[in-house]
Amino acid sequence: MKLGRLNHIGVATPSIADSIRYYREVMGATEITEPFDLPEQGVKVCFVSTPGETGVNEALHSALNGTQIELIEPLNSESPIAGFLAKNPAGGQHHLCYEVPDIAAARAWFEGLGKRILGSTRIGAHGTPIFFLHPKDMMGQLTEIMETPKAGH
Ligand SMILES: CC[C@@H](C(=O)O)C(=O)SCCNC(=O)CCNC(=O)[C@H](O)C(C)(C)COP(=O)(O)OP(=O)(O)OC[C@H]1O[C@@H](n2cnc3c(N)ncnc32)[C@H](O)[C@@H]1OP(=O)(O)O
Ligand SMILES: [Co+2]
Repeated sequence: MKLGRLNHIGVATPSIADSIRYYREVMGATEITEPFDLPEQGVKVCFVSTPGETGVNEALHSALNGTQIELIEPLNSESPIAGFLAKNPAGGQHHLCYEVPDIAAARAWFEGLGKRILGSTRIGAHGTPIFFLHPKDMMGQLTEIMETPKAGH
């Protein structure tokens, strides 16, 4: 498998409204989507864009361009992030999401390596298939794999 673009960093928060205020007022974010519920994933979600027009390091900028912060708030006590917030009540970095061109091939690759896949492949917040890998098999990082959105989406 070839590593794809870092699509987003998932950040768990007890209050998406407070986090939006933080990204606007402290971090100077200007592009933040409206939050919406994803009941199948047990979370409310919105995206903070990180436009990277620094001009400092073109290679790095190009690799990171458009990576977003995904703010996630639990919808209920059954949410997959409820346990994380119980341990980290202020919230914090929750997962990394990498793009791949072919989700089925990526899943087969990780299964072949004996990595634990958490549940089924399902449709994520970007409308493309995603799956999660157990943090204990991924150097301590909960890892989301997402199929790259097709052009025009
Ligand atoms: C917005 C939609 C979608 C998208 O399109 O982008 C999303 O991103 S949804 C995001 C939320 N969904 C998920 O996270 C689904 C996958 N997650 C899970 O299945 C569970 O959260 C989990 C990873 C299995 C953890 O379950 P939990 O019950 O909270 O904890 P455990 O106690 O079983 O954890 C075992 C072990 O792992 C450590 N852990 C837990 N979460 C993380 C984390 N985010 N990063 C790193 N490590 C984590 C936890 O501390 C335990 O370790 P020990 O205490 O050493 O046993
Ligand atoms: Co995510």
